[in-house]
Amino acid sequence: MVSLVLKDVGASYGRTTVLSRVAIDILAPGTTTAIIGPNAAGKSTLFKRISGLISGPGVVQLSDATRGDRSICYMPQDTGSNAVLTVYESLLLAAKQGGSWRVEDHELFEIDAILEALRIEDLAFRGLDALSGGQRQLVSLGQALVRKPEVLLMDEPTSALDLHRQIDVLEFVADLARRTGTIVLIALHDLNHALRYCTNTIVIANGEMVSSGTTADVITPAMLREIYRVEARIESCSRGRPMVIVDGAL
Ligand SMILES: Nc1ncnc2c1ncn2[C@@H]1O[C@H](COP(=O)(O)OP(=O)(O)OP(=O)(O)O)[C@@H](O)[C@H]1O
Repeated sequence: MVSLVLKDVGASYGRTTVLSRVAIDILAPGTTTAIIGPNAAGKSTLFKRISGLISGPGVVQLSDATRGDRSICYMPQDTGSNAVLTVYESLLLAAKQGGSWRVEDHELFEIDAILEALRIEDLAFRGLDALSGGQRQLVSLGQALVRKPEVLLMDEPTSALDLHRQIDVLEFVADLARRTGTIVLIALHDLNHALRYCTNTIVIANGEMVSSGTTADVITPAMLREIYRVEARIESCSRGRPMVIVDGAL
C-alpha cells in the first residue's frame, strides 16, 4: 500500500522562502493527519508542494502508488467555480480527468454513491453557479473523492459547513481512510476537529515544522500558548471526547 515520506521539503514564491525543512518519516496508509498552525504559516503551501503544483528543495517520496499522476489529490481552500456545468457533470469530469472519455456504469454508480454519502443528491442537476458556499464546498469534496486518490490533501474542507455537516464530512473521510488505506492530510484551524478525527498532527509555524506526533501528544496547553498565544485547556465533552477550551488570548 501507498506511503508518503517528506525529506527536508521547502517552497518559495519568487525569491521569498515560505516553507523550509519539513520532514516526516512516514505517513502510513489509512491514517488521517491534521496540519495545524497560525494563518500564513505555510499549510497550503505544503499541500501545493506535496501535490507538485509548486516545486522546491527536498524530496516528496511517494512509494507503492498505483494511480500515477492521479495518486495525489489536492482539494484547495478556495472552491469557487464559474464553470457552466451541473454538479453531476463536474463530478463526472473529475472522475474522468486524465483517463479515457468512455463512461462505465460503475463510474456512474460511484458518483451516485458519493452524492448520497455527502447528502447532496438533490443538487445533482443544479448548476455550479447556483450553489451556496457550503454546497460548493461539498461538491468540491465530491470532486476530490470521485478521483479515488491514494493521498488526499484537504485544505480547511469544513470551513463553510454547518455543525452537523462538519461532523458528517470528517467522520466520512476518516472512515474512508481506514477502509481504503488512503493517506489523508487535513489543514485545520478548528483544533477540536484535529483532536477528534486525526490520529496524528503536524504543527507548522513561520514556514517550519515545529512538532509532529500523535494528536494527543501534540495539542497541549503548552503548544497552544507557544504557537497560538492563547491560554487554553484540554477537557472532555459529555461523550468523553477531548476538546480545546480557550480561556483567552495572551
Ligand atoms: N502565490 C503566492 N505568492 C506569493 N506569496 C504567497 C503565495 N501564496 C501564499 N503566499 C505566502 O506564503 C505564506 C504561506 O501561505 P499559506 O497559504 O501556505 O499559509 P497557510 O498556513 O495556508 O495560511 P492560512 O491558515 O491563512 O490559510 C504567506 O506569507 C502567504 O502570504
